[in-house]
Amino acid sequence: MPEQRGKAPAGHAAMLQNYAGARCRVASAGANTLAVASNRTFSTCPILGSGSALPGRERATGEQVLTIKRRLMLSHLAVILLGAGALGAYMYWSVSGQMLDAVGLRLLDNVRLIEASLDLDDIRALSDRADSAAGERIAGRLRRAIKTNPDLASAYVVEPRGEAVRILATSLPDNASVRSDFLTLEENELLRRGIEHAVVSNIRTAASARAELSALSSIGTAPQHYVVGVRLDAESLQRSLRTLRLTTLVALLFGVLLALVLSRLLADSLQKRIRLLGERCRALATGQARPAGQTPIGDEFDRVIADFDATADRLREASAQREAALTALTQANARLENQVEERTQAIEDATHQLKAEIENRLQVEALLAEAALTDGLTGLLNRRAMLEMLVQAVKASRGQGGFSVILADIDQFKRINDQYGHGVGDQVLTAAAQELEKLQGDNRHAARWGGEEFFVLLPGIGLMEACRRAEELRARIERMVTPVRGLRVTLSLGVAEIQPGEVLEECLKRCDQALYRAKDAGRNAVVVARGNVFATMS
Ligand SMILES: Nc1nc2c(ncn2[C@@H]2O[C@H](COP(=O)(O)OP(=O)(O)OP(=O)(O)O)[C@@H](O)[C@H]2O)c(=O)[nH]1
Repeated sequence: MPEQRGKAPAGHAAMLQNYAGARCRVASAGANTLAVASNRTFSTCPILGSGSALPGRERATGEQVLTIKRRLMLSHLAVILLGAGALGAYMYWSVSGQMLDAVGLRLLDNVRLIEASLDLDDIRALSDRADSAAGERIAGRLRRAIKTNPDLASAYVVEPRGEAVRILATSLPDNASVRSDFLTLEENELLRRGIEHAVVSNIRTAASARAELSALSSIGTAPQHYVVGVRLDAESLQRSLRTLRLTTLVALLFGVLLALVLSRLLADSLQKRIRLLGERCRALATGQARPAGQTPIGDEFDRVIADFDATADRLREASAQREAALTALTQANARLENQVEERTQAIEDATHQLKAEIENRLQVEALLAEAALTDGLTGLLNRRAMLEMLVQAVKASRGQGGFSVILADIDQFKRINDQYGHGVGDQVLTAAAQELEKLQGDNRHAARWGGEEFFVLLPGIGLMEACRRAEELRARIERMVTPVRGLRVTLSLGVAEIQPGEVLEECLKRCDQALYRAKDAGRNAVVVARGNVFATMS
């Protein structure tokens, strides 16, 4: 989420963190808020409630959990208090008004009943003649009325006279002690206005002022009329109001408590389902299996959880497919690497083998080339090789001096073959070649010319030195130890030096003639050709 982005744990966390296809993540947009956001990384679900920390996101704390619950309950409490307060106030004022109205009506009924029970003649007698017996009867009736109705505090009969009011009788035990201020200000005010029908003092003012409530009714007709009044016990009225308030308050408190319990249940249910969604977010983010659900209620939250589960299942499925594809790809890569390695090794082996074969072939070719220029029996150059060397020597002699040649032939070699066999003849040839090499110091300028004939090229060597070497060779062969006791081998040699401007064939021809002359001279001899002049050296 916006990230942080965590290294993906194995399994789904990794899958979600690395999952390129699932462009969905669960994110926290703030405290107590769940959100599903779009992004490549699926790193965090800020979940209400306890749980392990998620990568890249601070998880919701216990305080946040309480906060959402407390907020919910506080908001509910505020609504409940406002609603219940308004309802209670309405109920209180409505019921108390009705109660006060009923009290007023009852007071009016009482005053009317008392008025009906009084004898107007007794009242006149009392008023006009101060008839004490009439006064006692009136007072007695008033007291009985008070006695039968305990809510009534007192009753009285008065005679309004303009601004003044004469008190004729009361329900009090001792009428004589009635003082002039017996009447209340409100009663005096009502009397001043004139009492035509039964009236009651302002009941609400009396209730709020905790004053006595009075009801007055006219007796007789003007100009001489009287008024009977009753007073309701203020304490009784207050008691009724207190009872009403208490009842209202208890009902309110009960309602608030009930509402709080319901709010708590609602908050718990909501919190539980938010936690459930949070657990699903964590499970999805950490690659765990989906937690077990709970019995759905069927509200919007259930649909959100169901949608989330469906989305999470699709993500898990996509992730599993992707992991399977990755595994297959990894295995294919591994197989491919193995194949490449095997092919590379095979190519390297083939290359080594090819190199070895090339080297072997080069060696064979070198051997073949050498064999093509070498005599197989003696190891000396063969005639062809010597002829190529002679051509080069001739070219070289044109610029830098000449060369001399020796042609040597074993004497009576046929007889050796015939007498000792070709095997001995071959051994004699090999031994003579070795002597030739010893003389030369190498085998690069000595060749087997053919049969029992040998040829020696002496580059830069003059005729005299060539004669000396020919003589030395002849002496070596003469002294040579042969493979057969008593067998003596001798050599006849012709020596020539190439002349300036002379062609090779002419030089070789002169050397060959010198050899024939050595044979003719009795063999075991050296004949040198000085130009076309031949001389025997030994
Ligand atoms: N053992 C053996 N004999 C060879 C070889 N090449 C040639 N010969 C023999 O050498 C002999 C040469 O004989 P000739 O040409 O008559 O000459 P020669 O017997 O040496 O007589 P002169 O040259 O006159 O002294 C022949 O009998 C050939 O068969 C070889 O490689 N090995």
